Amino acid sequence: MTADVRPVVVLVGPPGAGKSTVAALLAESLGVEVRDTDTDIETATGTPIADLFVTHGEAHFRALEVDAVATALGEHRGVLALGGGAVMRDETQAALRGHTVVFLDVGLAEAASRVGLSSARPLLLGNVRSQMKALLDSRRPTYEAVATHVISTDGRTPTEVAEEILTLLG
Ligand SMILES: Nc1ncnc2c1ncn2[C@@H]1O[C@H](COP(=O)(O)OP(=O)(O)O)[C@@H](O)[C@H]1O
Ligand SMILES: O=C(O)C1=C[C@@H](OP(=O)(O)O)[C@@H](O)[C@H](O)C1
Ligand SMILES: [Mg+2]
Repeated sequence: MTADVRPVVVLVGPPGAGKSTVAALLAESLGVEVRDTDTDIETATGTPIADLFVTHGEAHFRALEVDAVATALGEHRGVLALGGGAVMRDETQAALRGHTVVFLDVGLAEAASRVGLSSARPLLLGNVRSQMKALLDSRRPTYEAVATHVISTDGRTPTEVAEEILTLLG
């Protein structure tokens, strides 16, 4: 019989929701490994995500991402953070079925102020606030559809968010 390998929990949500930060805190509390598909892609390609977008374009990044998510879902037993756009691929929506998926929700004002003017997120270059609004509006239904739980992160520290996830995991 093969062992059931799956993440304890998968974190989804928009850029600035705190997926990467909260995943690390949560993994530490649970005593499990943390994994982030953005880091997996950067390690595999040896290239920062912003550079991948510039050099090869978004479609190339999304193709790497769909594979990175499938691989991580199949072999990681700890906490898994996805990149904010990963859930928009049908294959990833299907792959997430049956997993414990937490949507870290965040309002426009806090999301924009958290990611600020960082150049690490190529989709938000230009007017961060208007790009973020368009992204939140278009993706929210998908985040809600794939999630088994939704947690609002507005006005909460990453530690408080991690504690709430610990509680819901039981
Ligand atoms: N709950 C929070 N409150 C305030 N700042 C936060 C919170 N969660 C994350 N941050 C900050 O927001 C930025 C983006 O966090 P990150 O974990 O990279 O988000 P994501 O992976 O969802 O894009 C980081 O600077 C992080 O320190
Ligand atoms: O929302 C997106 O499409 C993206 C979010 C980023 O990850 P975070 O959500 O962890 O910032 C990263 O995958 C890439 O810049 C694209
Ligand atoms: Mg992240």
